[in-house]
Amino acid sequence: MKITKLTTWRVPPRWMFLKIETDEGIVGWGEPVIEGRARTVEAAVHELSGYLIGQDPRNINDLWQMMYRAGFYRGGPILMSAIAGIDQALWDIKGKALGVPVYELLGGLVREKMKTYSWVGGDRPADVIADIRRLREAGFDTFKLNGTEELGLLDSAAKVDDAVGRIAEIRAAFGNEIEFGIDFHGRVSAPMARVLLRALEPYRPLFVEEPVLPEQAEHYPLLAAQTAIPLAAGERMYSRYDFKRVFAAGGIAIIQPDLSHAGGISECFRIAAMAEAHDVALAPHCPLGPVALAACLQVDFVSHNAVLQEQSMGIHYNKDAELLDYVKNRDDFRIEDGFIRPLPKPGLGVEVDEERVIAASAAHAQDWRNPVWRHADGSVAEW
Ligand SMILES: O=C(O)[C@H](O)[C@@H](O)[C@@H](O)[C@H](O)CO
Ligand SMILES: [Mg+2]
Repeated sequence: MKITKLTTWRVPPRWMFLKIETDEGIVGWGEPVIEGRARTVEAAVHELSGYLIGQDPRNINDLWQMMYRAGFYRGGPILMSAIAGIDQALWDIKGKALGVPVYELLGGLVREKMKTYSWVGGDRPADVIADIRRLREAGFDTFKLNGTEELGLLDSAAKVDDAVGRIAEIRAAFGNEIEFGIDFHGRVSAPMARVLLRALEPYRPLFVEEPVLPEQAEHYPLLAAQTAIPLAAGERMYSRYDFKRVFAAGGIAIIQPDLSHAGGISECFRIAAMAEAHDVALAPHCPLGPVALAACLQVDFVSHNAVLQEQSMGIHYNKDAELLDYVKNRDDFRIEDGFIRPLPKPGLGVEVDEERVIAASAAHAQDWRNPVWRHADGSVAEW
């Protein structure tokens, strides 16, 4: 079998789909994208296609190593997202060629169903109580919300009280009937993380995510030493080589690699095993589309330490398109009581509605960009 063509489509809300065709008619789909830099990743995918055309798509390990090591400059969000989407499509092809889901190729199921969680509250956390109430009726009991809005390197007691008050309100309304993660989203400096973690301790959040920016990772063990709240990170880490330093330093209890940013199924499967060796839980990041989610689930169902799966149904980014809008086998993604079952179909288990993708891409005018926030003094704030 030989790879004959790579085609990409940027689509609303902020995703990109990759279709890899072969000379035997089997097609694989991937979702290579960095939110806000889709065109850059698209260029990287097509630069890499020169290594792939004419190659056997079933030689995933060799193609992965070639894509990674053929470039003298390697790693980082753009190249590893391009490799991720291509890797997903290669696994899709291999599974379809053999007539089995990818999880079978990775050794089979370790669980019958996978726990998922839902976002509440949006960019500027608001209306979280109403959102939680609504989603509880849909069967969810685990949620995630942003912890703060703009926050200065050093900020006021009022800002801290605002952040903590919102969490206190959740616990007051729902007690321990629900769980929730708090995403600091890189908005919180190391000094303010120390203040916030101490103030949040009594409310026992399930985890605090990106307690500081990934470039401040040396603070993870220091922050972990002062709190019992499990710390989570990983959406802005892109390979085993990024994660190995975090495992060695300690402090992170939950890793959140993104299957569309961290080298795909091949790399995240290896990262998951590294995490298990360090007694670290796996909770793949996935605020993206259905192909990315399907790739996450293939790794979740073969990883003993997988505990939670992010999915983007109703997420505040999904304007103009929802998680399953480009999917034909929507029922396979049904979430019952917050759990999702293994995707039964061969390959990644997602049947992409190609006509819908092409039409949406043709009409897709506006590239998504994250907002640029500023502090009251006019300086740039972390979003
Ligand atoms: O945890 C999450 O889902 C993420 O922090 C998410 O909010 C961001 O990754 C966003 O997609 C960046 O554009
Ligand atoms: Mg996050």
